[in-house]
Amino acid sequence: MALSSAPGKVYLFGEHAVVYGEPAVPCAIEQRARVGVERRDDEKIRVEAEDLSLDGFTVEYGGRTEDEPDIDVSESLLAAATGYVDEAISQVRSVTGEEDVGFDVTIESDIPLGAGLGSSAAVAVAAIDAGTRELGTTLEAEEIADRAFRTEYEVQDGQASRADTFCSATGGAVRVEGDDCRTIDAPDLPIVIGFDGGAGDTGKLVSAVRDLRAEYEFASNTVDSIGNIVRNGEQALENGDVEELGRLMNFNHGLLSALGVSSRSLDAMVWAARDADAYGAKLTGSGGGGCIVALDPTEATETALKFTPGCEDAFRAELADEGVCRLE
Ligand SMILES: Nc1ncnc2c1ncn2[C@@H]1O[C@H](COP(=O)(O)OP(=O)(O)O)[C@@H](O)[C@H]1O
Ligand SMILES: C[C@@](O)(CCOP(=O)(O)O)CC(=O)O
Ligand SMILES: [Mg+2]
Repeated sequence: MALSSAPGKVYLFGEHAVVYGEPAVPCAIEQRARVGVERRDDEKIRVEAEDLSLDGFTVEYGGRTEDEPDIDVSESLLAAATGYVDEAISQVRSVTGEEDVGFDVTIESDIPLGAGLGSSAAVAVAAIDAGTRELGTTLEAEEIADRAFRTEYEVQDGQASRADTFCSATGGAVRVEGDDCRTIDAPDLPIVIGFDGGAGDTGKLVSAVRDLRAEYEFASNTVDSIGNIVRNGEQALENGDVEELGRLMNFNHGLLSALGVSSRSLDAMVWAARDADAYGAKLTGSGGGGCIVALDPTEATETALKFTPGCEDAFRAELADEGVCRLE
């Protein structure tokens, strides 16, 4: 068996706009997904995913007979649950040329699903690394990132950036603009995360922004303005100016909110952080529900979030210097 882990991420700046070629700066965090992959004697795929919100499930499917997964949930829920793993396995088959190989896949994760912390990218990156290594092929981080990007691109109907998957594969803080992906220096940031216990549907939220942008010039201008915030943010990162980073994050949240991807609980957590004198706070990832990211070196934001109705969990996150890790 091969076992790999990969980190989740928060966006300091630039989600959604990055899908349209603007730059974005995500940072990997020490919340990880671990994926074990073992070759089978037949062509089937068996997935054991204890942390999936369906209360943990095991499902076996595939092979020449194209069996339907044997599980009692709706097709759409199942597709959402298994889409990223299925596509990651397709990538493993295609990169190794072993199109008929079957696998037992085991997934364990500290990253809440659909909450903006990049669980899909972490699962895809770790699955591709473990799957290819199980077949005797070791890929460079950039190639894993590329294959994991293709995974997200397929599952999200052709609407995905390289940001999450590159960040998860390489670790650290990264800058992504179109196909240009690079690691950048970042100071040790005092990251606090608030989680409302919910989730958003990445594909649907990305589509909603795409439609808004196509309909209204000012929505398209909003996306361009997010790009400008990111460029200012990069300068603030270079200068280690955490106060300026916070101000720009606040601005970025306002624009994401204008694009319709915030929610009542995300806004409540953002305001709790601001009232607690955080340097700044914004939603992270596709939005709709899930997590906010705030910068605060004191305990105040974490404490305030814990008392905020709508916030289910608040915790400090460390930057993850390492991306994909080979555990076995
Ligand atoms: N622990 C896990 N086990 C199995 N699949 C997972 C796990 N975590 C995430 N996934 C996959 O990723 C999807 C969530 O990805 P997405 O909607 O992009 O949200 P995010 O990336 O913000 O967490 C899940 O529906 C599932 O397909
Ligand atoms: C909205 C988007 O910019 C980020 C999505 O992040 P997450 O899957 O919600 O963690 C989409 C993308 O970049 O592919
Ligand atoms: Mg995702």
